[in-house]
Amino acid sequence: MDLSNFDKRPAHNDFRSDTFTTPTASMIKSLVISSLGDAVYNEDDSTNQLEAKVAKLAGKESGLYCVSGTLSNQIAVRVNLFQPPYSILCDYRGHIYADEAGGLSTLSQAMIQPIHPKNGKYLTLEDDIIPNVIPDDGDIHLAPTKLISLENTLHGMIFPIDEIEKISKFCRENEIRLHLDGARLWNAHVETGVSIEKYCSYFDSVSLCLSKSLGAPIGSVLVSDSKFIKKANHFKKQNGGGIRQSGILAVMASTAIDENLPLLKNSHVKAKELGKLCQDNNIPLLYPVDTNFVFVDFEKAGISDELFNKYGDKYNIKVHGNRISFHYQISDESFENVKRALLDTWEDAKKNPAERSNQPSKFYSL
Ligand SMILES: Cc1ncc(COP(=O)(O)O)c(C=O)c1O
Ligand SMILES: C[C@@H](O)[C@H](N)C(=O)O
Repeated sequence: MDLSNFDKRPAHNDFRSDTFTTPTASMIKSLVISSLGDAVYNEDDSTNQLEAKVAKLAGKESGLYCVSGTLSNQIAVRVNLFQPPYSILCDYRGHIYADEAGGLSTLSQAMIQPIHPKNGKYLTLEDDIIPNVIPDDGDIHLAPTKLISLENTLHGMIFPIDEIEKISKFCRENEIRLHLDGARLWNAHVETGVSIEKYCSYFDSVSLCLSKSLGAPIGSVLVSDSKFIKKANHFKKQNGGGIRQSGILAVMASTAIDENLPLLKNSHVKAKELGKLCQDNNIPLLYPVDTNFVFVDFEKAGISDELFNKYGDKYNIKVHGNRISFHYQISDESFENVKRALLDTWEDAKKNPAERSNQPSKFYSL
């Protein structure tokens, strides 16, 4: 059977997101060893093996395969919480708040405290959490903070582990649960050398995406203790997330972990090189380039989405908004083209700056 189609890399020029990575020929070949049990009955060996593999990597008792990071985040939040009224404290840019369609209010019936970190990069205990946490002191006007959710990486930025440690200690001392949206924790791990297990040790629950930088076609694994995962599976089923023969997806995800984790570093090297090019040409950036994302400050640069898209078309690359995403399937040719597109955009914007918009650049649209 000719599988060369699966190595054509349709995402070779796609800088919109690392979610555009496509399955490789070896992932497709892995299908032949997939089990075909009904995972709702917990009878699919390949799914169980993936869940155990990721749980082991995370140093947690159990894992739960979910069809998306959104589902794994939302059911994790719900399982961490018990009796409303309660609040969830998170970064205002956090995916669970900004990009999961209000699920925190519907599934978890929670008040949200979307915090703007004072340092502009990540939440700190002293500056952002202690001043904003709502105490559970019996005041019937309040919805006490019962969950803090962090994201690592967030917009490609690595959350410093010493700060995670402080926040985790505070949470444990104040009966507040701690969740990590670890959609790109793999990227933080590859960049810092800190193990997935060490990162996860500070959290009650962690959602690990397989479909972003790692390149699996579908899915995430939620990890925690066994009692938590048992309840999470209940909420997964309640929300239509029960999957039948998920083994075919699980084997591809397992192959992605084995084959692609070592490739993440190269996407960081490219992203950092583009970040350096921006600095050398005075193109303003919104955030430091720690891993695989370059966020250009379109507002300060006078760049419009339309202008960048125009040069993206000229150089045959796919871009959207001010986030330039790198992943292991980006080709060297496309890397050269994104540099040309950004430099041409910048030269154009300097001559004809876009009118200031009060709308932040959206780095995706459906
Ligand atoms: C940080 C982060 N968390 C969670 C998700 C949700 O993952 P999914 O798109 O699979 O629902 C995404 C986006 O894909 C993300 O970027
Ligand atoms: C847009 C968002 O949902 C997706 N996680 C991304 O980073 O591309």
